Amino acid sequence: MDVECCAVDCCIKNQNIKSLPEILYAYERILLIMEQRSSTMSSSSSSPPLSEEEEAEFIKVYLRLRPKNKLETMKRGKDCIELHDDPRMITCDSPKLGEIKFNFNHVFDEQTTQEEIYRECVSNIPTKLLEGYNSTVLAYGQKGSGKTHTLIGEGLGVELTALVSPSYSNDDDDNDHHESMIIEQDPNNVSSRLQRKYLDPKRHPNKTAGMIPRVVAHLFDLLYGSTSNDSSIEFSIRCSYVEIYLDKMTDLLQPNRRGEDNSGLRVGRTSFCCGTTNEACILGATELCCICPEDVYTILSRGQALRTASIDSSRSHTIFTLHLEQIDKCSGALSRSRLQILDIAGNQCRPIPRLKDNAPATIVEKRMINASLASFHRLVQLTIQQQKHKSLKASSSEPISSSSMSKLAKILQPAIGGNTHTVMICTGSPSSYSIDDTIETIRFAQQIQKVYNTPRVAFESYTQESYRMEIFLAARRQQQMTCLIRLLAQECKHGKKKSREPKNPKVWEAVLQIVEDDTQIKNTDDNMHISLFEEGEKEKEIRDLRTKLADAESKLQQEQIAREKIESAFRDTRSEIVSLRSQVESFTKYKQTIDQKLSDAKAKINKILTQKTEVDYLLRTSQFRENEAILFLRQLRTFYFRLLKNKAAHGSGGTRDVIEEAKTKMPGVADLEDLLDIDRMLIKSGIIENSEIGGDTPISDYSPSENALAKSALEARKVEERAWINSEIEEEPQDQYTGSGSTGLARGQLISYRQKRFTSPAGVLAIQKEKDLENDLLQLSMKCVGLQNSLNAEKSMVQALAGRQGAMTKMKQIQATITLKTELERKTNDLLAIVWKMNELHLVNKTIDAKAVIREQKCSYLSEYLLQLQTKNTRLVSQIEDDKKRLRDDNIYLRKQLEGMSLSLWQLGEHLEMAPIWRYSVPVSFSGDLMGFDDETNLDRRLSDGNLTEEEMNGLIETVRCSD
Ligand SMILES: Nc1ncnc2c1ncn2[C@@H]1O[C@H](COP(=O)(O)OP(=O)(O)OP(=O)(O)O)[C@@H](O)[C@H]1O
Repeated sequence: MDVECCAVDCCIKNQNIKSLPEILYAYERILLIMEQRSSTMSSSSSSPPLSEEEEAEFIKVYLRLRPKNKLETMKRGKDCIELHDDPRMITCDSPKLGEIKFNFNHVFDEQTTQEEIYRECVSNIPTKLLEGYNSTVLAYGQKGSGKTHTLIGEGLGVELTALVSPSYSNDDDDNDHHESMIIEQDPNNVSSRLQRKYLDPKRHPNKTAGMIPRVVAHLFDLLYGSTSNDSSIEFSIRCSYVEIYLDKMTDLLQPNRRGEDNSGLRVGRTSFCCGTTNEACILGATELCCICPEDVYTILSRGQALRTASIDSSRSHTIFTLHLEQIDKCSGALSRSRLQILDIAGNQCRPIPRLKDNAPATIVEKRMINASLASFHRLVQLTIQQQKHKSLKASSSEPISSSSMSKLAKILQPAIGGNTHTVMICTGSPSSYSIDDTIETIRFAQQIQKVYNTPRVAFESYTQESYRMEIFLAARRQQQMTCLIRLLAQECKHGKKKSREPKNPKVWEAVLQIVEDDTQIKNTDDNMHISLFEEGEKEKEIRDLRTKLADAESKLQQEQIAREKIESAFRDTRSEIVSLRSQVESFTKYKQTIDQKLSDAKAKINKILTQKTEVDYLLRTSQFRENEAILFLRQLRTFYFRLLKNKAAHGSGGTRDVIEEAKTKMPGVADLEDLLDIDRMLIKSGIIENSEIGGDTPISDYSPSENALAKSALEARKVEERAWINSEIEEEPQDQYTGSGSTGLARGQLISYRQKRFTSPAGVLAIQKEKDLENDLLQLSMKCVGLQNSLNAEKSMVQALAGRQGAMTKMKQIQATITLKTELERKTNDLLAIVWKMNELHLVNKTIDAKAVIREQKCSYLSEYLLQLQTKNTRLVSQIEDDKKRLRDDNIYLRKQLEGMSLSLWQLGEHLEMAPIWRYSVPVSFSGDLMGFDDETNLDRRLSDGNLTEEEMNGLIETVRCSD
């Protein structure tokens, strides 16, 4: 800082500068070199070098162990990773390498939840994004170790949507509808309203949701929270989702362009922005605007559905990018930040199961994945080397060339040793079955831990005034710095010449290096030449600078106009989306109401139809009865006239006489006067015609009484009056009951006409009811037709709207199908494994059977042999017994003989059984001299002759005893 103060003091005059970035670069170099030197001198090599404005930080690396999968459980793999009390340490027990200890920022065991992982590793990222820092999250590990599970989680779609409970949930449909209406009218209200929704603690997050849905939900929480407090901030979020497959990039949000060789995507550089160097980014990717977390989930599920994956492994890298743009409406300051989340396909060390149709492709895929991972590893190595060189002030660190890099490595450049806040979550299995892969992952994690980044506020631009001010300040600073450098360089040269020791060696060394660099720049590129000592160039440089400033201003203006246009278009689109959503909701509700009304009307129609059927039935019954009554009346009339005829034929008087007679003979009978009027009555009621009367009344004196005529006329008048009052019946023929000719109506018409004229209360009621019912029916039919028409119109409208959502439903279905397919494939694999195991067991069984047979054969052979041995043994035993017996007998015999021979000859007489002859035949053989005998032949002869003397005998006995 002394250097800077000195620079401020001796500033202004010398303005020999080329451009703003150059002077800033030089300034940074001085500071960095000084700091590096001081840090190496204080031998703190374990921590990254720090500058005053920014803090360097090592890449954060976490390890997550997943539960053992089916295969590992089946293979009985034991746990090879031991966790310690210190959550940063683990010990790996590898069969090949023995026990090794490793360090991480944190290690998570198999039971750790997504929530805990998020809290520890990712939860600070939304705040960083709001502050303007770029961030990167990497998931790295062997295939099937849980990268996708960690980043996205299980069950995209429904569950994810439940994460923060969107504004379109069922429980408060009405409120949401109102809200979306309000959004259009008062945007400021939206923030607080949505904030209330997203921050509501009662809404439980989906437990299996991964890091991306969580970070998105959290970011929206913060955005709606902060924008509601500070209404001058406006924000916009754009998301893209890209896949790298066979080192080619594919836009997962443009399914139509999948598989095209030239999909228009490439890795490029961001346009120039204040505060940061140009960074690698993906150009040409579709970026969709998102106004709520659900929009992002839709993008994720759409992308996941299109991602290239095999049965057991996703065979591509995916890059989910979220761009956040915040603008302060008051100051016009614009801040841009970016979050990249990469799911890096696992190392393909293990053989990939070969499928008939894709066998050749898998080998290429495997090679490409491994090559891109190798390139990524190389990038990390080079960055570590470079950073080591920097800290050791070695000037010959090789710049990293991106030409030979894979696309993955190029995209990751800003995250590895760049200006991004980077987090890497390594995934692995604790099982001994996968320990080699896990150790490989861990080793790489140990490497990447050595890389440090220098996060900076990524993009920031200003209003025209602030931009001008910034440029002015930068120019002043540039002048100061140039002046400083120049002075210092002169001092240095002077000091060197005079062999004087510099005052502050660090400053001098740094300055010398800058001078050296500047000289190099001068040699290589004339345009880049910065003349430190040419005063005459000053004016020209200032002019150039001013022209550049003017250019920059005009460009800025153009860009601002373009930006305003885009923003207004964006606002329009946003409000259009909101209004479309509200329309869809209101249409859905309207349709529901119409459906309800229609079903009510249908129920009413059904009821009326039932009533009509009943009335029809009653009508038919009454018609039938009426017909019966007519028949009966006609018969009665015939009978009555026959009776009159008979009476007349018997000369018993006219009709009146008959009636009188009946009165006298049958007391209590009703007044029969009216019978005389029967024809008139029948004509009046339309049962007979005038023409029919003539034939039936041959009696001349038959004529109705005056009384009956008067009564009948009165009755007719009453009927007429009633009919007139009801005024429901049309004009009838004049001569209906006057008998002046035929009515001219058909029989059926007659009956209906009679019904209309029917004077009984039931008839009138029935007619009235029928009329009412018909009216009701007509009205309801009209209503039905109207409703049906409006329903058709609504249906067509809803179909048009549903068309838009159709694609989404399809995507969901595809997603579900893919999930099911994956499940099926996994199950098939399990089944195959079981079948293999069974085959193995079958083989083992067979071998055991064969061995058992051989063993049985051996057993039978041995038992036979044993039997033989036993027989032999028995034989031998019996033989031994026999021999023993024989020997015993021999022994007894010999003893007896011996005893016999040991007796004195004189005792032989007492023991008769011991005859002298027997005594001589003892087979005695001995060597040596016989006591008292010359030779053996002589002895034998004399013994057989019995010529031995007593002496000789005793000598012989003595000899035998001795030999015994
Ligand atoms: N922590 C965990 N808890 C429970 N299940 C897990 C966990 N991690 C992974 N899984 C399960 O393991 C299986 C494989 O996980 P996932 O697909 O996320 O692996 P991956 O590393 O993305 O694989 P690939 O690189 O081959 O795509 C999935 O069925 C997932 O549900």
